[in-house]
Amino acid sequence: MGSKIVDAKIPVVNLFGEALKPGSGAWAAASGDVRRAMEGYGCMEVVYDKSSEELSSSVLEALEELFELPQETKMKNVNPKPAHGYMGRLSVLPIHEGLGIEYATDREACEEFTKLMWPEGNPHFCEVVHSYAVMVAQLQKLVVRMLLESYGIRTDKYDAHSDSTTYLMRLLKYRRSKGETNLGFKGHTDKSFVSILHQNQVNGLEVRLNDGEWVYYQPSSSSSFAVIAGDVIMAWSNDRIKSCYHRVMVEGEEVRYAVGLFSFLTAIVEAPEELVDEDHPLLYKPFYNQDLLDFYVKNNSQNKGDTNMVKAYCGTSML
Ligand SMILES: O=C(O)CCC(=O)C(=O)O
Ligand SMILES: [Fe+2]
Repeated sequence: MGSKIVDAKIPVVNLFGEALKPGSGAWAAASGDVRRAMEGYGCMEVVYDKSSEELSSSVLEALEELFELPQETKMKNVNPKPAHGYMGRLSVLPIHEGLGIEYATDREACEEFTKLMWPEGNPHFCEVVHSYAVMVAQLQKLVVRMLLESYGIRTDKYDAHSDSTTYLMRLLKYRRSKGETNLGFKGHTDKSFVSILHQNQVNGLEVRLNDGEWVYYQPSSSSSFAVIAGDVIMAWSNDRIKSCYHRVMVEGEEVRYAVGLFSFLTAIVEAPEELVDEDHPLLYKPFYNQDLLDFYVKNNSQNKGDTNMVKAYCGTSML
């Protein structure tokens, strides 16, 4: 099986078969691959369990149905948190449209969202988005567990981490007409712990590597997911993993659909003691993920990503 660094430079990690069995050699090897990819690139392509393929394509079909709804209906998706509710073709993001389901791994949250969009009901949509959120949340937990193990962090910390994780699902569409800008989403880092993206056949996601070079994300299969480090994992890992600066550029006129699952932490975020020592002094004061979002809204709402918000918010050099 093994994992490889493709020409495109974003590492590909295979997480299926033996690699999913804790304690196996394949699991230990995959854990090392996950850590190396996240430390070296801040992102990776994961080819996840093949059984996810059908669900991953059903969710993209469900998106098509959702975006066909009238704009007045989509605008009912209101959430005061930044980029959590409907965003429709804003002047700063003219080809982008997005909706959000906060706490999407809870069935009730998906039911509420579905009812808002289809008061007459749409059980198929609800089932597909909820099952997709649960599946990708499992992938997120797997990645975190592998990272903890690879860092030699006490395994009892995994449950606490997992219990304090919440998920925001964002349903995204990029529709570009001839002559329109090809900038789908300007460069930014996510304010999440990690974000996991899945898309249709239209590429567009680009990530900036540590050396400043932009690399195009080209998923190698329909069960591929882009795993992106957010600002919160950067602080939590005491800078071992840097948040991934990324953007979306859409070249043609074919519609791009993507779905993102963003994880956030409710417990206080602080580097585990295993990641702090003389060579790695503590770089961030403990903070709450929600307070980072509030700080970001107050300080940078129109200029997402141009400064490193987490360093500005709680970097220890600010003490
Ligand atoms: O459309 C994508 O693939 C990425 C979108 C994104 O970066 C975001 O919503 O934060
Ligand atoms: Fe993003």
